[in-house]
Amino acid sequence: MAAAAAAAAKIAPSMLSSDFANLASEAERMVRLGADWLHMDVMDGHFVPNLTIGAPVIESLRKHTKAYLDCHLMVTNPSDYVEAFGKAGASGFTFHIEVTRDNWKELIQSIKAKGMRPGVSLKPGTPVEDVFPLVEAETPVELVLVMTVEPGFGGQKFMPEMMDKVIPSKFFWGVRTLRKKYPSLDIEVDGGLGPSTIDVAASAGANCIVAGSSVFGAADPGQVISALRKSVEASQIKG
Ligand SMILES: O=C(CO)[C@H](O)[C@H](O)COP(=O)(O)O
Ligand SMILES: [Fe+2]
Repeated sequence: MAAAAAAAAKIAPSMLSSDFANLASEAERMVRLGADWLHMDVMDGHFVPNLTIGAPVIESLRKHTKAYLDCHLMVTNPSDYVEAFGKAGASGFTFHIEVTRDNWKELIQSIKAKGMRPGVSLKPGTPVEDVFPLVEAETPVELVLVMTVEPGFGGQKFMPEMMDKVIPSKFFWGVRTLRKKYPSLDIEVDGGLGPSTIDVAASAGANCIVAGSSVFGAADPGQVISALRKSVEASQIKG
């Protein structure tokens, strides 16, 4: 049997670290410097203790860019956002499993019906096996986002233990197990990624890399984007 194709590297600068007052030009700059996706952090001040952007901002940005808008919804009621995000021009719609235990099937279907790519995200304390049914569903998620910090803020420290989810006194399967189980799935890591942490995530099998402060805070953001991509591609060659 032929081996499944590796999931392509996608480098997604988190616009949370950009200058929100100049979002369109920041987006254009990231795409010009080699970004594949733009990661949009949507926080409702309830699921996480921070408030960021909503569909009106996605709609405004969409008028200025054709880029893939990878929306990460850190909100308590993601179903309430599907229609507006679809209309606004979001490309990916990633919700959290912690708040969708009872309605993920309908949610995935509604995301697809609005022309977006469904994804599911997990907080650090959530076992990775909780999302296996969503990846194996008749209408599956197409991306799993493993948080490598507690959601809510940029600029936090990467948690390498999320590769195997070894948390004091608990062991859950992490990124490495997901990759072994699903060779061509888009596996995204988010939080604290940059040149000094990427090799750990890439060698565990992550192919979609969100990076906010390491990209926007760099003297040469293009070089950081390219270093992240090289690490993912090198890990895939090594296997
Ligand atoms: O979802 C997020 C926070 O909840 C952000 O996407 C994430 O933190 C990216 O920022 P940084 O690379 O600075 O950690
Ligand atoms: Fe995010």
